[in-house]
Amino acid sequence: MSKSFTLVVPASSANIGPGFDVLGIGLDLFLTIKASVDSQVDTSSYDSNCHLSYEGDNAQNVPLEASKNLVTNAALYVLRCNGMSLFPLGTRIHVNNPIPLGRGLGSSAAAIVGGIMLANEIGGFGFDKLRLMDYCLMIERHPDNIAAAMLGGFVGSYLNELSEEDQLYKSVPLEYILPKLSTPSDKVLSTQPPKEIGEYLKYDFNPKVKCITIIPQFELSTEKARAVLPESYTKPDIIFNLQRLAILTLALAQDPPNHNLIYNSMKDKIHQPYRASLIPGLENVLASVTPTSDPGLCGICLSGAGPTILCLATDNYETIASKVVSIFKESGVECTWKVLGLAYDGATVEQN
Ligand SMILES: Nc1ncnc2c1ncn2[C@@H]1O[C@H](COP(=O)(O)OP(=O)(O)O)[C@@H](O)[C@H]1O
Ligand SMILES: N[C@@H](CCOP(=O)(O)O)C(=O)O
Repeated sequence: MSKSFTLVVPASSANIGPGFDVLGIGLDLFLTIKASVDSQVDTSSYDSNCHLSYEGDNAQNVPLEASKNLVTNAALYVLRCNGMSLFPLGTRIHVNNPIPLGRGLGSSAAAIVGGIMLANEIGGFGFDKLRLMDYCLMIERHPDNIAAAMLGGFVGSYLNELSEEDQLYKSVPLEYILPKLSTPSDKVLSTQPPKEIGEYLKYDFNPKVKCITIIPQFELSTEKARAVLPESYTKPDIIFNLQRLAILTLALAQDPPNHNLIYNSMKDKIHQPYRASLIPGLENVLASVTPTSDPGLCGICLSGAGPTILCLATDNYETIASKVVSIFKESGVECTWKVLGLAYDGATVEQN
């Protein structure tokens, strides 16, 4: 038996200012996974029967053992939930990843979505994208960039209130979801994830608005950037974000775009102020780049958990990016930048 296919999964920018853990945009920068299974090829000497290779960002530090790599480990989780403890003999996987790791551009979401889809194809399970989202959300437990990577475009999400029994499975620690091979198999592994963990809706997005991503040359793990957030918020701060969120989702679809409206509705009091302590220059960047000082700018925010800055703009991309780069430089932070459009289709699979 032999088959081969290619998965393509977009990067993403989550939050978009006030939509913490809610909004995400799929970006046209793609993780590609080429997979083949050929039972004539002996891969039994490789971890979990899987010959894994990787090219792209941070290649020297990405593990090539299938049970330690995020893409293949996510795939193993789905295989194990569905009665396959390892990859089939003859599995070869090549990952090409231009999405910078740990920068707030959804590299982990793309890796998880890619891994979950990889298992769906290898196992021939036939799960649709909505069911695959349940598997993804057992691993990365905020839906914003998982939804953008899987579904594409500009997406809003919420998590359903689960039944008490399902809540138990949803709160299983990640080490049981993604176990090392040596971990004895556990009841959880033979248990499917709860159904319909979240709901997702794609919004219109004016294609004249482009995404300038200014990417600092240091990594900030999402885990660390979540750890600085408070457990509770004041009523005025919550209302501040909710009011802007309601306007922003429609403002980004309007034609012509209203730059000032988008700019003001992309302000946030829930995550950015707390993360400034981890990102030198962030406060200055957010305060200094406006539609008045920088014509063409529609809005500016932290991309995901940072440190990347997302500027939405209709014009003057290079001028805007250069200004952000130079403000970061004053704080000793070097950056690169890219102008990206939306990835409307989300994750795709093509049989070769
Ligand atoms: N293609 C990939 N292959 C293996 N591991 C990956 C891949 N993409 C992301 N990761 C893992 O996810 C981590 C980054 O996740 P995270 O801290 O959530 O940042 P972000 O998702 O914003 O890039 C990386 O350090 C790496 O461990
Ligand atoms: N809502 C999350 C989004 C994290 O995105 P990432 O691209 O940084 O992984 C958060 O802000 O923590």
